Amino acid sequence: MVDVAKGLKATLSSLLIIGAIFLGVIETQQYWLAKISIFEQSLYGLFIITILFSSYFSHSSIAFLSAILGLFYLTINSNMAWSPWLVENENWLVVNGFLVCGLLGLIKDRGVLSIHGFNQIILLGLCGVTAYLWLITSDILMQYLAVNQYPETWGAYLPIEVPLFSVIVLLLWRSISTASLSVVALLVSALVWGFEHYQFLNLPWSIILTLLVSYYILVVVVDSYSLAYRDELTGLPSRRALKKLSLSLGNSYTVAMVDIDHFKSFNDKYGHDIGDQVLKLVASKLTEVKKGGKVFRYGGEEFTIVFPRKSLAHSKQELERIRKLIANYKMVIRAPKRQTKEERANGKNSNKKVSVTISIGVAKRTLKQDFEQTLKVADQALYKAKKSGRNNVST
Ligand SMILES: Nc1nc2c(ncn2[C@@H]2O[C@H](COP(=O)(O)OP(=O)(O)OP(=O)(O)O)[C@@H](O)[C@H]2O)c(=O)[nH]1
Repeated sequence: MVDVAKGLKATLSSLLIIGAIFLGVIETQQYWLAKISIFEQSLYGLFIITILFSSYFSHSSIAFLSAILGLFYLTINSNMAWSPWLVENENWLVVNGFLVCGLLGLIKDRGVLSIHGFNQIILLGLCGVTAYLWLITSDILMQYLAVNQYPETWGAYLPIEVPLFSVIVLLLWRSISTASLSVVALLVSALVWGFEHYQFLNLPWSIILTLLVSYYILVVVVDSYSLAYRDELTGLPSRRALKKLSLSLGNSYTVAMVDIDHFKSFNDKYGHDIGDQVLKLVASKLTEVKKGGKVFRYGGEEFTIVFPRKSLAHSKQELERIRKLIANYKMVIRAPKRQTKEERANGKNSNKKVSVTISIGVAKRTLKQDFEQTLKVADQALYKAKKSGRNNVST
């Protein structure tokens, strides 16, 4: 579970950016309408690229949604066998769109060309059946409300607004709790689908879909970049990101290697899951480093902090502050959700407060040293810090 603040930030910032883009296009629509043929000609190609690209990067929800929207665009532009049926059953199409977004927001991305992908296609087909059954049910409910003299508006909101509202709430919750850009993309798609139904957007489908599909490509790129350069557990930039930064550093910087003390015993005593929680908390405390320090998860229970253009004395002073901050920090560890009766009885897995200390080795780059060599010197300093009793900063 990602922390709520992070999820809220990812959701709100994406909604604001995509909302601003749509508003900008609506305000300048005369310009875009004059170029509509470009959108119409390139959209099918864009759909194919998005489907292949998102499948390749295992974003099956984006791939399926693009395929469905592509099929929808094909249907409204050519005379397919089912086109007249869709025109007559617009409500089914609208509700089905919401349900598809909701379903894709609930299931995990597990590949397109796999047994999971096949199962997902079946579930997506079931959305159509569910939409059909819902419209029949809402008809019956509307008649019941009318006969029992309930206000007319109650029934009027049943077919479209109830599924729309439910799916938006579900996707909002999912995007905040997972901070996943793919889920935010599904939320945006459901909103756009709803806005278009109420004719708020007032744009042709070719422009709306070009914007949506381009946004999907951006989501896949950003998500894949973040997978490659972010450590999944702590959310910190990974060792690969450190390597990338090392190429752009100038000649003056200091590097610190940070290691949690006696972490093996900690894991042995409290278990690996609690060890993971502690790693996350230590990582979040390390990000409070000032003086321009950039924090990375180096691997295991080791972290690296790089201070570009900082002297050894300045960096050491800041590292000393961080070391004390962590040593004095009482971490509240959540109990696992599933506990055995026995564990509950003896309080073994209940919420508890723990604390850990860190040892730090720091080195300043000297003339003729490259990044790897400076890192090695910092590692030797870390060894010294461990040897001299841990919970200290050594050079
Ligand atoms: N929970 C958890 N443990 C990890 C992770 N990565 C590494 N570890 C554990 O970190 C421990 C590191 O142990 P050691 O290298 O022996 O060092 P230490 O016990 O911290 O002792 P000193 O470094 O000498 O103070 C091992 O038990 C690893 O299993 C992780 O992602 N999660």
